[in-house]
Amino acid sequence: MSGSIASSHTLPSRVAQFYALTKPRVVQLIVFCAVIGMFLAVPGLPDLGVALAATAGVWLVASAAAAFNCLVEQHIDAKMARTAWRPTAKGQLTNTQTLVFSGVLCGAGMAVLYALVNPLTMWLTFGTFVGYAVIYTVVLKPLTPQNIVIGGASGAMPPVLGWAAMRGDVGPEAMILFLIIFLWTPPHFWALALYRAEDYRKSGLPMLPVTHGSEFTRLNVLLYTFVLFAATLLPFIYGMSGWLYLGAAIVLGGWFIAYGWRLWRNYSDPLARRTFRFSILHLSLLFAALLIDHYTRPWLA
Ligand code: HEM
Ligand SMILES: CC(C)=CCC/C(C)=C/CC/C(C)=C/COP(=O)(O)OP(=O)(O)O
Repeated sequence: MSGSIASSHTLPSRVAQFYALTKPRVVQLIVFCAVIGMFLAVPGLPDLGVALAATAGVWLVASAAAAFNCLVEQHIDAKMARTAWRPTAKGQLTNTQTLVFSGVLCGAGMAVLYALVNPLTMWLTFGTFVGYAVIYTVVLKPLTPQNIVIGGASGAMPPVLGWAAMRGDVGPEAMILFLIIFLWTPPHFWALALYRAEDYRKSGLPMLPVTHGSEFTRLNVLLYTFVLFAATLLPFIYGMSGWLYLGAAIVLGGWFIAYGWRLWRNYSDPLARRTFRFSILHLSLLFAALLIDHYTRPWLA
């Protein structure tokens, strides 16, 4: 008995290992974007009970998808410095444990969405799970350097899920938010892949900096920051957001383009790391601006 207490498998460390599989920080931003989708879907405050259930449901299923990804990629993760610490890569959790954990989270999330939100949201969320855990992780990632562009479609779904939770449909406003995250994903990921290129070379995955080199990847990052800039103007052009949002989108978009430009002209690993970190700030602030604009617009109009 004392042996098991002294071992690394005590309860808190086990809980920490399972928690790590859910990629908590990525999933937090995913859930944040879903919540913004919920608030934007209705004029006043959304039904808080339904919003809470939808948040929990999306959180559970997204965490399940992340854990499933760790299960499938354990051997690849073990080869990369960034991911070698993961409990699945280190063999601290068995395949069965990880599969059951992912299955329970996914099942619980789907049940919450079905019972307390609506079947459409449940099916869209399940489709997103399959999109990331199977289509992106198993099929696309080892297949093509466009893996993260196509796979980005599942990462872009959260505002659509939030919208569907409140309205029971998928409106054009939700599709605009989808487009923004979809176009944000390539500069987000390729900035990281540039300074982690050695990791990806070792992993054998066909990521763009490995297959097409640094310069081509940097040009793509820059081009995507331009297209993303244009897409972030759509909420204003379509009339779903006002001047406050427009100001934030121009500042944040211009800032991202400036990072893309410097990265292209004057590459360094620390700059790529800063660009990656900025991508997260960019999306967080842009979605925060959508929310603030939504509630302050009646006063500012
Ligand atoms: C297919 C799409 C995506 C790919 C390939 C991707 C890839 C990555 C990778 C490789 C990391 C590094 C994690 C680490 O530091 O170990 C990361 C971090 C992160 N990603 Fe993404 N990402 C995608 C979509 C998203 C989406 C949709 C969001 C949020 C809406 C997001 C939010 C984040 C955040 C917040 C982090 C920082 C995590 C941390 O600081 O630990 N990502 N992403
Ligand atoms: C139901 C729902 C909303 C699901 C969301 C799906 C999801 C968790 C998307 C996030 C994307 C993500 C974690 C990418 C990491 O890339 P990677 O897996 O290539 O990174 P890695 O090298 O760190 O494993």
